[in-house]
Amino acid sequence: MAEKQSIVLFPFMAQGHIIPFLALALNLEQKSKNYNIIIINTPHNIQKLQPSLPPNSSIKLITIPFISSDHNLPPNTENTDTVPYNLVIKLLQASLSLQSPFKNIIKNILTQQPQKHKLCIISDIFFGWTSIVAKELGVFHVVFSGCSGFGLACYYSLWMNLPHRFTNSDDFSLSDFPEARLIQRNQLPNNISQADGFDDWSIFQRKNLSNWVNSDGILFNSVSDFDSVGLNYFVKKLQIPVWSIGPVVLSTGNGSRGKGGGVNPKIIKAWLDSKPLNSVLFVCFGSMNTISSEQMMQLGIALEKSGNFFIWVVRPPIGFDINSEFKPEEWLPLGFMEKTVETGKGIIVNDWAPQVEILSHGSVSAFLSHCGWNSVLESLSYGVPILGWPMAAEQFFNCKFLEEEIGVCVEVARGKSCEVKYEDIVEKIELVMSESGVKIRENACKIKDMIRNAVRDDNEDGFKGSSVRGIDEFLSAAEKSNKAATLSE
Ligand SMILES: O=c1ccn([C@@H]2O[C@H](COP(=O)(O)OP(=O)(O)O[C@H]3O[C@H](CO)[C@@H](O)[C@H](O)[C@H]3O)[C@@H](O)[C@H]2O)c(=O)[nH]1
Repeated sequence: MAEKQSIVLFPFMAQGHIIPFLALALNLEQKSKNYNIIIINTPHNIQKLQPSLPPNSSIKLITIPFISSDHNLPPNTENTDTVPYNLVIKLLQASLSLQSPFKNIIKNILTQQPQKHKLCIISDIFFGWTSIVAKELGVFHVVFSGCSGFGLACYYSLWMNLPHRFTNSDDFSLSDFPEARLIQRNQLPNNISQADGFDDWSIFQRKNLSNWVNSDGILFNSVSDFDSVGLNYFVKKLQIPVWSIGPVVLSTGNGSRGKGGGVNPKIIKAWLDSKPLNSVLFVCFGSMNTISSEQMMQLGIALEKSGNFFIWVVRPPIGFDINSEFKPEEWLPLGFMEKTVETGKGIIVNDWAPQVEILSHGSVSAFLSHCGWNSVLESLSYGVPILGWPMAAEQFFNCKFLEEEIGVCVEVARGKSCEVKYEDIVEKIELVMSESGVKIRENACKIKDMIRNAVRDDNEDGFKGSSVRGIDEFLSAAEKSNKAATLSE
C-alpha cells in the first residue's frame, strides 16, 4: 500500500492564525483519508485546540516546548489574545527560539517515514525561518497566508522598502506595487510608520519576509477571481508558485473555534431569529484588538442613535488589561447597558462571540469590522457588507481594497487612536444599512457568488472552482517534489 503523505501545519500563536490553519487541516482531512495531518503548536495552544477537533478526526497535535517566562513574557502567555498589543513583538521574537525544537520534531517525523519525500510543511507567514529548516532537511515547504493577496502585498512592500517615516507627502505609491495606487500616510500601521530599519519590528520582519523566497510556494486564504492583483505581486516578486485556496474558514457550529467564553450561541440564535431579515449590525474587532475608551463611548452613542438592532463584542479599552472584567458603567455611555436590555435593541457580548454563526444568519445586514482577513472572508461568504475600521497590520490595505477595488465596504474610522465622532459613525452605518446601501449590498452578493464558485467542485458537470484547482495544484506539486531528505544536522 502506498505510504501516506504527511502534512505538517505550523501556525503562529494567535487565534487569527490558528483558526485558518485549523480550517485548512480539516479541509485537507476531508479531501482525502490519505493524508497524515499534524498541527504543531505550543503547550497552551495545543490544549485549547484539542476540543476544536471533531471527535472522529485523525488530525494529530504535536506540542513544541515553549515557556513564555523564559522570554520576558508574562507566565503562560502563548497567544496574542492574552498579551497586550505592545508585547506582540516579544512573542514574535520568542518564536525564533522554536527553530531547534521544530527541526527535531521534523527529523523525528522523517525517521518514522520511510519514503522521506512524502512530507510537506505548511507554515505561518511569521515563521519564515521554517523554510530554512525545510531546505536543510530536503522537505517541501510552503507559507500559508491568512491575509489577502492585496493586503499582504502592500504590507510586504512597505516592510521591504523602509523607512516611511520621513515621507513628507500625505500619500505615496509603492514602487514595486503601483497597482495599489496611493497609500495615505495615516494608513500605515504604527510599527511601520515608526520603523527605521533598526528597531525590533524592522529587524524581525525584514529577516522573516526575506526568508519566504526559500519556500516552494505560497498558499493564500483568498480567491483569485477577485484578488489576482495582489497574488500576482508575489509571483513576480518571489518567482515561486502562488496558489489561492480560500476561503478556508471554519464552518458554523465548529466547536469553540479555538476560544471559549463569551455567550451561549443558542441565546444569540434565538435573539437573531426574532429580528427581521437584514436588520442587525454586528460589531466585532477580531481576536485581539480593542479601541480606546473615547472611541468606545462614541461608538456606543452611535449605536444608540442609529436605532438599528446590534450585537457588539466588547473588550476593555486600550490601556486596560484586555483579560480583565469589562466595566460598562465606566466605558459605555450612561445607562447604555440597561437601555439595551430594556429596549431589546442589542446584545453586548463579553470578549468572544460565535462570529460565523452570527454572520451566517439572515437577520444580519452589515458588519463593523477591523478588516482582519478571516472576518472579511467570513462576512463576504454570506454576502454581508463591511463597515471598515482597520486598526493594525495589513487591515488598512484590506479595507482600502474592499472599498476602492471591489466596492463592498465603507471605511468608518482608521486606527486605534484617531478621533471618531458618533455623528460620522451613524452616517456611515446608514450608508450601508439603509436604502442608499443597495449597490454595496449587491456587490457583496456578487463576491459571495464568486466565493461559492471558487470552492465548487462538481463531479457532474466537471466544474472545478479556482480555489479547488489551487489546492489540487499545490498538493500535486508537494507530491511531485521528490526531494531526498538528508537528515543532516
Ligand atoms: O468574538 C469573536 C472574535 C473573533 N472570532 C474569530 O476570530 C477570527 C479573527 O480573525 P481576523 O478577523 O482575521 O482578525 P485577527 O484575529 O485580528 O487576525 C490576525 O490575522 C489575520 C489573518 O492573517 C490578519 O488579517 C489580521 O490583520 C491579524 O490581526 C475570525 O475567524 C473570527 O470568526 C470569533 O469567532 N469571535
